[in-house]
Amino acid sequence: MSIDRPPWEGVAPVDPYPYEETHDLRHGPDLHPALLGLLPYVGLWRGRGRGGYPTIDDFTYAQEVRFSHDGRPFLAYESRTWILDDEDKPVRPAAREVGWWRARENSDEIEVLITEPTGVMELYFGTIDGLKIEMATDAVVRTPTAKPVAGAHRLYGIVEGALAYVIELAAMGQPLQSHLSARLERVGG
Ligand code: HEM
Repeated sequence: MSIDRPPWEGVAPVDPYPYEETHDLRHGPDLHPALLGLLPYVGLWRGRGRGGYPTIDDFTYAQEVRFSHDGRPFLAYESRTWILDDEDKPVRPAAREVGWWRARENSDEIEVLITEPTGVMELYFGTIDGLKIEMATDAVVRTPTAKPVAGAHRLYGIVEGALAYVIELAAMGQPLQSHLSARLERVGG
């Protein structure tokens, strides 16, 4: 394989990506009908959470989550977190993840793919039940240097207009148990 003389050499420059993506349902493409059950999640969210695990100290974190769409039957998902001190000041960046939430028309089933920079990739299957989404890992794939994550379970809900969730984790040889819980307010979309 070689990249010295690519076959596209000499061709005119390409225009910027021509399709719109949005987390604001008032703008951009229509939401795909398959995503109706996920409609309440589309937006930009920010809030606070608490975390812990038997192998680590408890911590408080802040988080921004964005669920956006481009008219196709999946949501793009991005999350960035940062650790907070007792006075709510940022201490350091913490976990990030990106992924895809896939849904089908006339089905309450959801398929979610999430990738983390810690070398972990999670594949979830779950169900949408009104404003609640519950999912469990069907597979976890790890790089050779990733921590031993065996599985996870996530419960998301829209509660009084806020996005709340609980994440349970089986890792470090420990059984499935709580790692995170948070409540995020809508700040956009
Ligand atoms: C909101 C997202 C998350 C936050 C804020 C968070 C935060 C933390 C913090 C502060 C630690 C302590 C050690 C360190 O700082 O690295 C930690 C450890 C860990 N987290 Fe998370 N985490 C998040 C999501 C996840 C997810 C989704 C997974 C699994 C896929 C995960 C798996 C782990 C593991 C395996 C450890 C190592 C525990 C140990 O070394 O004993 N975390 N996390």
